[in-house]
Amino acid sequence: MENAIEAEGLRRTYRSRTGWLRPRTTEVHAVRGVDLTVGRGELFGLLGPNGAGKTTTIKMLNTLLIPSGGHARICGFDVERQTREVRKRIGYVFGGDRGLYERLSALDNLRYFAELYGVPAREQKHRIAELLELVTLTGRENERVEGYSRGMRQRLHIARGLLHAPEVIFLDEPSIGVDPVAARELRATVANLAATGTTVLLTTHYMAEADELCDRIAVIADGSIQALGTPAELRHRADGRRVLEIEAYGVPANVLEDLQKLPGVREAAVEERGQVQLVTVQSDADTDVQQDVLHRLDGVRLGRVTSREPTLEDAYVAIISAANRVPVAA
Ligand SMILES: Nc1ncnc2c1ncn2[C@@H]1O[C@H](COP(=O)(O)OP(=O)(O)OP(=O)(O)O)[C@@H](O)[C@H]1O
Repeated sequence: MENAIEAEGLRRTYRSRTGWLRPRTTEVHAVRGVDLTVGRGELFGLLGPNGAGKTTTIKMLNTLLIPSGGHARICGFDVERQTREVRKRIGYVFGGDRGLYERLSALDNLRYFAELYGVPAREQKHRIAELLELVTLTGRENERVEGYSRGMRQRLHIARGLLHAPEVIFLDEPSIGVDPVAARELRATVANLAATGTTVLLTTHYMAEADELCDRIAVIADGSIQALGTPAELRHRADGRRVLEIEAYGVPANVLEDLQKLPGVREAAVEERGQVQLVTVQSDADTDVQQDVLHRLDGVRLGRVTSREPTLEDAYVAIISAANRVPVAA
């Protein structure tokens, strides 16, 4: 049986004209030759920082954007030449607020979209009930969407995307802007979905989310795949390292560069966590960099200092940094 998703050398360049007196054409190479194979029933994660090319990749796979080069097939059908066949087999859910009728109940929204997607009338009732169950909105279906929380809306979006029983569903940052408790419920929904045999391609910024859910993950940066494997395989990328974590307040911008130059230091990143900044320094496991790091942070107010084993998130930072990108905390 053919794979659910196949991409070979997929590319997309955006051209835009800027300037009025002297118009110039600028080119953005958003996706630069992506090769991917996703098996049927697999839950595959596409992970990367802002602007990495995740959404562009998804839009080419789901026929919304024409590739500038390369090929892609969904369940064996070419995304450019067999658009209708592809569209019958896919669902697309993107994060955010658009796409639902606020003043209608969840049930009426689903009835409306079922009609629109051509779900046969005799199947609609059963299908909608099944989907409400899957996204755990049974019992709340008669409430208007305007009263729904962000997490409930996202789950309803997923139900909407599944109405026509697609074989492959694309979830583009489903947990964006969703609070941690709702995000956990959302993850449970995605896991349930994969258990029903649907192939899921999920994009996310959140390493922990990808780690928990995905069978395999591709880390994408600057339009190319930088690493691909199971979460366990990716975690090995940070083997042989130690991580020093320091809570700080008001780290000057140039300190990060100094930290990166210290002997034994492999990566350094500063992440804003509300009031506090979290300085993360990855070093070779056999080099104790704590003294040097604290010395560089002299004069900065510090909180807790901890040394720990690397996590998948550290591996992700290492992969992105190796791609010569500014480390972005997932
Ligand atoms: N319509 C467009 N015209 C011009 N450039 C674009 C367009 N859409 C995206 N880009 C650029 O292409 C690159 C990849 O964007 P894309 O939205 O695919 O990234 P992403 O990984 O989904 O990012 P994010 O996580 O922020 O959604 C970025 O540099 C972006 O600015």
